Parts: sequence; C-alpha cells; structure tokens
Amino acid sequence: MTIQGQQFIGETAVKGANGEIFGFDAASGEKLQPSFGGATKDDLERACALADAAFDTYRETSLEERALFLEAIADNIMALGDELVERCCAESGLPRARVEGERGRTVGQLKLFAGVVRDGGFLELRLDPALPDRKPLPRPDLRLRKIPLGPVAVFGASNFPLAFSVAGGDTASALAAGCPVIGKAHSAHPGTAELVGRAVQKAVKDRGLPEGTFSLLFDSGREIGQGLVADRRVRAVGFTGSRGGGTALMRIAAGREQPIPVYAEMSSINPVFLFPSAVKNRGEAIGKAFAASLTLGAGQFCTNPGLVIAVESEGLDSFVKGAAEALSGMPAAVMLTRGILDAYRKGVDAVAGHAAVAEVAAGQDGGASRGQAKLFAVKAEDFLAARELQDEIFGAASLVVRCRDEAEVAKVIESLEGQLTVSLHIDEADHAAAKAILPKLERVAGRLLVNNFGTGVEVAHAMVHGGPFPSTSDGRSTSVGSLAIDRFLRPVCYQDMPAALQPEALRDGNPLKLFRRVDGVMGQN
Ligand SMILES: NC(=O)C1=CN([C@@H]2O[C@H](COP(=O)(O)OP(=O)(O)OC[C@H]3O[C@@H](n4cnc5c(N)ncnc54)[C@H](O)[C@@H]3O)[C@@H](O)[C@H]2O)C=CC1
Ligand SMILES: O=C(O)CCC(=O)C(=O)O
Repeated sequence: MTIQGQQFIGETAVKGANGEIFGFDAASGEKLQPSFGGATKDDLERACALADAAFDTYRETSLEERALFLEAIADNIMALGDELVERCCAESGLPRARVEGERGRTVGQLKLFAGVVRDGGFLELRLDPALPDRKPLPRPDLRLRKIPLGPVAVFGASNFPLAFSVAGGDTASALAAGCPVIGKAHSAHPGTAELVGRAVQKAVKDRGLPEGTFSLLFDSGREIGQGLVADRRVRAVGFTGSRGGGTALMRIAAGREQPIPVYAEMSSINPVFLFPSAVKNRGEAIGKAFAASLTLGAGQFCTNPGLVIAVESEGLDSFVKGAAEALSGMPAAVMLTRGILDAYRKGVDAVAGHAAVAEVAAGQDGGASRGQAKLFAVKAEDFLAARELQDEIFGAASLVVRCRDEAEVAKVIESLEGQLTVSLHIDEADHAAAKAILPKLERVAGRLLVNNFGTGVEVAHAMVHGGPFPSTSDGRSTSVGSLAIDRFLRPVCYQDMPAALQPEALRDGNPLKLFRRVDGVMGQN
C-alpha cells in the first residue's frame, strides 16, 4: 500500500502532528487505515513560504514547460491505477464506473489546460504602439499581458473527490495560470487526496520545477484552512462546498489587510421550468428523465435539479406521475459521509414538516444509513411566502412549485437566488413563452439548458459553471472549462518599457508567435 497518511510540503512527505484524521468506508462506516495527521501552524508557514518562493520562477516557465507539467500530472494520476479507484470508491461510496469516469474527467481537464497554456490566448496580449506625433498629445508605447495572481489555496470538494479535489479543476486552472497551489485536503477522502497529491508532487520533481509549486495540507479542524486564507502570501482561493463554509472563507479573505478573491462554489437548486406544450406532449417522459438526474450520484451534485416550476395542468400531473414511477424503483443510496447524510435527512424533514408542502413521490427506503429520494410539491403562493423552501438540500430531494399562471411563474423567477443552472423543457409551441422569460433567467444563472438537466458538466471552452450568489461568490467567472484560468490572472500594462525589459511575449517581432491585439487588430502579429 502506498498510502502512508502523509501530507506534502514542497518536496517533503510528512505526517501531520496536529490531531488524527481517518478515512471511512462510506457504505459500511468502517474506519480505513492508515491514520492521517492534521497540519501544524509550522507546516502551514512552510507551505506558504515555499509557494511564495516558487512563484516568480514557476510563473515564468515557458508555456511548453507548463503544459508538459500539467500532462505529467495527468499521466501520474492514471499510473496510480486501481489503488486510486478502489480507495476513492471506498471513501466516497460512489460506484466504480462513476469514479473511473471522474478520473477521466480530471485527467481530461488537466490536458485541456495544457492545450490552453500552449495556445497562449489566455495571456490576452495587447500592444498599442507609441504615437509620438499624435496631437494634441503623443501616445506612449503600451503593452499588456496577464500575469498570475500568486499562490492559490484550493479546498477540495467532498462530492467530486477527483475532479473537484486535489488535482481537480481549481488546481488545474491555477497551475495553468502560473500560480503555485496549496491544497487543503477534504477529510472525507484523505487516502484519495494523498494518492493524487503524490502524483502532483512527483510531476513537480520530474519536471524540475521549484518544490513550492505544490503542497497539500490536511486539517483536523478549521484552523489550517482558515490560516491559509488569511496568509498574506496566498493571493486567491478556490472552494467547492457548503454555503456556510464558503461565506466563512469569504469573510476571512475580505477582512485581510490585503483582501483577496475567493472563488467559492456553494449552494444552487437549479430550477427546472416545464412549459405547457412540452409537458402536454411528453410530461411523463420528462418526469422519468428528471428522476434519473435527481438521483445521480445520490443527488450529491451542485447541479442537482432541486426545484421544478410549472403552471398547473394535466401535463404537469403526468410529469409528476412519470417522476413518481421512476423514483419508486430507485434504491436508497450511500451518501458521501455520515455528516452529509444527516444534513440531507434534516433538510428533507424540514421540508416535509412544512404545512404547505406535500410529499408526491419517494424512492425506496434504505433505512438509517442510506439517503432516500424525495419529491415534494407546493403552491407558488406558499413557496413565495416561505424563503426557507429555497435552501439547498444536498441530496436527491426536489420540490415542484405549482403556479396558477405565467404571471405567477414570473413572480417565482423574481424570488430566486443565484443559480448555477436553469433548465427549460420546451417544444416549438413554447418558444414564444420561453423567449419572454429568457432575459430574466439570464440574470439568475450561469448556464441555461434546453430539454436537459444540469447534472454532468461538460469540460469545454464554452462551458460556464458559475452563477450569481449564492451559487458562487463571484458570478463573473466559471470553475469548469478553459475560461476558469481567468480567475487567477490579472492584467499588467508596461508603458514605455525598453525592449530589453519587456516580457518576451510582448516584444516586437512576436518571437513566441502568439496571437496578439496590435493597435486593435487581432492576429499572430
Ligand atoms: N453545492 C455544492 O456543490 C456542495 C455543497 N455541499 C454542502 O456542504 C455540506 C457539507 O459538505 P462538505 O463537503 O463537508 O462541505 P463544507 O463546506 O463543510 O467543507 C468543505 C471544505 O471547506 C472546509 N471548511 C468548511 N467550513 C470552513 C470554515 N468555516 N473554515 C475553514 N474551513 C472550512 C472544510 O474543512 C472542507 O475542507 C453538505 O451537506 C452540503 O450541504 C457539499 C459539497 C458540494
Ligand atoms: O455536475 C457536474 O458534473 C459538476 C457538479 C459540481 O460541480 C458539484 O457538484 O460540485
């Protein structure tokens, strides 16, 4: 077994001396060996000092070198083979096919970012040559490139132990931007975190990069995570998790002497709008597809469809019938951790106990150790009067909001918090009605989908996995897809800088053959 209960501080692998952490088999609750130690304040200090020391060297690696590093991480993750898959399945309770798929996504996004780095477009190079004879005033020589922000703290997510964790999207985009990364491992999957951390550490060494390019710390409480966000050398934070956790980190970051951006992905209930013609023609089929999306991964997706909105009709009834039939055959599911199961049950009980809410469908009951899928319904007027019905229930629970008419649908939209996704189920006859509400929906969410559900985010150039608060802390960006790199960059302008001092990418003659906007014109010039 290569799992040794170690964290990584630069090139060293050490067991933390600040409390004990164990992984658990999510299905049986059995404690997994070995134990892990939480980082001490000295470990935190050393990881931050190394990251800071690595920054200036790492950020000036050639684009090719950086791309090869990302590809080396991907290769090293694959080389972990079955040990990684088995440990990850045990710690998360997720089935093998899902974990293998997630590993493919993780490796795929590292390779996508290798391509983004080689392309160089993310540097956004702009040159406005000097106009010494311009009247009434000459124009100076202006050259712009984007540079990385500095060391980034990445909090691994519990629900995607590979794709949103140690070498997940936030790490890949930060490293691609040129930022050293200090990971904060999630205690729900310490063994998985160690294995992946070792793969990243090996890539740093093999590619001859400064050791502080990557560290991974464990935290037996909250102190190390909070200390990371507060450390003056850390310049940005990536986080996926609860609203409480994300907003706590936002407060720490905002209270620093030099505040820093926190890119936190938090709660989203991903409203699904059912239009009259679509539900009339195929309500039952939409209901069945909805049930599949709702229960995917035990509902532990931030893109899970937690709210369904429609005008009362027979079509809506057939949607509920289709969903109920499909759900009735769904087994209760192992959840990621005991804490997440307890939070799910509490959330479900709170909704079930609401006077205006009725249960309309349920999955199979799996006893105290499994999460049972639930579908509830409420009248729009009652939904509008009860803000708490918009709270995310992390798991396979959803709420149908029955509206009297389109005006009531509009009121529900007005009441919505920011979302990662909004789905519209429409036929051609619904296009006019859909067009009427699209501008309102654009205000609400980062991704608008038609005749589908938000679960299963494609890692691509045009993807947006973000949205207004509280779905994320900063809706101007995405955490999935190549645009994610932009979160960890800032523009710098070099005015009248002598050629010898200019960054190579901005020199006359375009020595790196990159795309640049010269005097407003884009090209390889
Ligand atoms: N919307 C989403 O994507 C997700 C939502 N969740 C929600 O979060 C609940 C708990 O799940 P977790 O994954 O454990 O999320 P969490 O937010 O409790 O923890 C995520 C990470 O942040 C750290 N953290 C949390 N609060 C902190 C604080 N105040 N100071 C410093 N560090 C802090 C934790 O140690 C962990 O590493 C779930 O039941 C669910 O409601 C969880 C995962 C994803
Ligand atoms: O739906 C997906 O594939 C990603 C979901 C996600 O980002 C999350 O659950 O944290």
